[in-house]
Amino acid sequence: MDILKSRFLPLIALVASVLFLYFRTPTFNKSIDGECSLLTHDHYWIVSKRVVTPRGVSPGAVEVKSGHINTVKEGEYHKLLLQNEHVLDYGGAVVMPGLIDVHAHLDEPGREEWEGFSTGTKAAAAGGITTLIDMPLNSFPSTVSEETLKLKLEAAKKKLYVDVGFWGGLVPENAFDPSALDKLLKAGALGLKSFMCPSGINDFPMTNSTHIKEGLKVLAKYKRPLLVHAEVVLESESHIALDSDESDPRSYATYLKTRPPSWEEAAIRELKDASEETRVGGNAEGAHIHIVHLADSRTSLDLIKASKHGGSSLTVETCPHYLAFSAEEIPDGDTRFKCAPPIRDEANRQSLWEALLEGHIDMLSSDHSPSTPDLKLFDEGDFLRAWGGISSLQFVLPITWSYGKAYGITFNQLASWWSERPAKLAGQTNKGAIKREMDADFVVWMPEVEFELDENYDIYHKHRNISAYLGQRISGKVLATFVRGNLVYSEGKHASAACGAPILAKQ
Ligand SMILES: NC(=O)N[C@H]1NC(=O)NC1=O
Ligand SMILES: [Zn+2]
Ligand SMILES: [Zn+2]
Repeated sequence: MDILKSRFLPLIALVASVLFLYFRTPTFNKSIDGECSLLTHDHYWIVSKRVVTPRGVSPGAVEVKSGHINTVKEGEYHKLLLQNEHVLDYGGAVVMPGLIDVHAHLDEPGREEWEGFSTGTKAAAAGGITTLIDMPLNSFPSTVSEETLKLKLEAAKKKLYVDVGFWGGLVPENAFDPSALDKLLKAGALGLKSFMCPSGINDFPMTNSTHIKEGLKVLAKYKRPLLVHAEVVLESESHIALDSDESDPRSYATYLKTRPPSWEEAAIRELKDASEETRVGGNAEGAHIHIVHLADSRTSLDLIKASKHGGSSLTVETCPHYLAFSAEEIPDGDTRFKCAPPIRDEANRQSLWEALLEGHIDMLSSDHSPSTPDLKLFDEGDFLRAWGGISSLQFVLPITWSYGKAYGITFNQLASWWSERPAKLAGQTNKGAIKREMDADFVVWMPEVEFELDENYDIYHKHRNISAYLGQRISGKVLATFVRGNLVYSEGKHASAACGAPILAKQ
């Protein structure tokens, strides 16, 4: 008997370990079905030693059922591994709410050669972004009416790898036409966006304070925000550099002088007044104003603080490129770094970080604004004539982390800047945090893993060579991205069907 036992012991051990492994191996390793998700089931657990919930970071297990978060357990997650359930064990990787990028230009329909729903959302998925909100300009036509929003929806069909919402445009043509704005908002635009200076796109003209106040009145009824590109052209200040002999267009300093911080200040002053006036004018609360891509961390920021303090409903975002780069280090002729407002000096960059850490800057966004490489004029390197826009969608998480580490940023801060507050701005109450009943939107990533962003890296944006981060060594590798329970990206692979949903505002 003993002999028998000892003979079969290895076999028994083998069967036992196969059974054990069967129940504990992450399912994505064995069942890829090639549809909306790299998983074949919609009820499973995600476990990790670092799950980021509104309560903090701890070992935990998140139960996903039919696209929602059913349970969040902190602590004893490993016990779940022994149960007969589908478990994805991510070990020490960080599980965070998926990023929500409230500012991206996907340029479709009309400028698919710049970007597109498919390439843009694939890049988003590979970067841990689970929702993005598309800007109303750079596509053609611009999204400024119910009809043009419908064109967007039509163009997006079957091309979304993550969920995508849409901002409508506030332009002079619709600003005095409340019924047109009503229709655009009723059709589902999550809010409106306007420019206080030329946008660089002919069919998206700038608005003045009068247009903005008209827009705010309509938006207040819907409780949806106005997003504003806050720069006002002050001719007297911008000519200085161009008239002088030192106006070498290949020098970044030349470009910088053409868009001084006073442009941002002037715009923010006007917005502060517009907010105060529209509050008094019958709408007790007034519409919310969101300032996009703040670059100036000095007087402009003081004005924002004063406006918030005075009771205005106001938020502000900045972008990773303003936190990562400084004017002093931008090489001559390297127009990948051209954007508006411009990247300012090193001291300004540091005080942007301080403002973010102190809560005066509310959130982050990519302002992914690519063009075809020819418009970047790489041969001439002319900063004054090149397209202004940074291409970076896929890298915003590792970039924020890589540059933020020196400032001691936490995973909860990342979740607040990139998920929780953007969800609130876009009115997405079911997104932005790992909490029971929320959408199962997650990014799983390894902050400690470093990688070279070189020509071998899988970049999914349409034009990889215009990315401002190429050539950098950065840390924070995205392992997996889940959108409403679908594993849409895992270790270099995307789900083969694009099952992201268009997000339309509810009445
Ligand atoms: N039209 C457009 O996307 N412009 C953007 N590019 C940029 O650098 N700032 C912007 O507002
Ligand atoms: Zn802008
Ligand atoms: Zn933009």
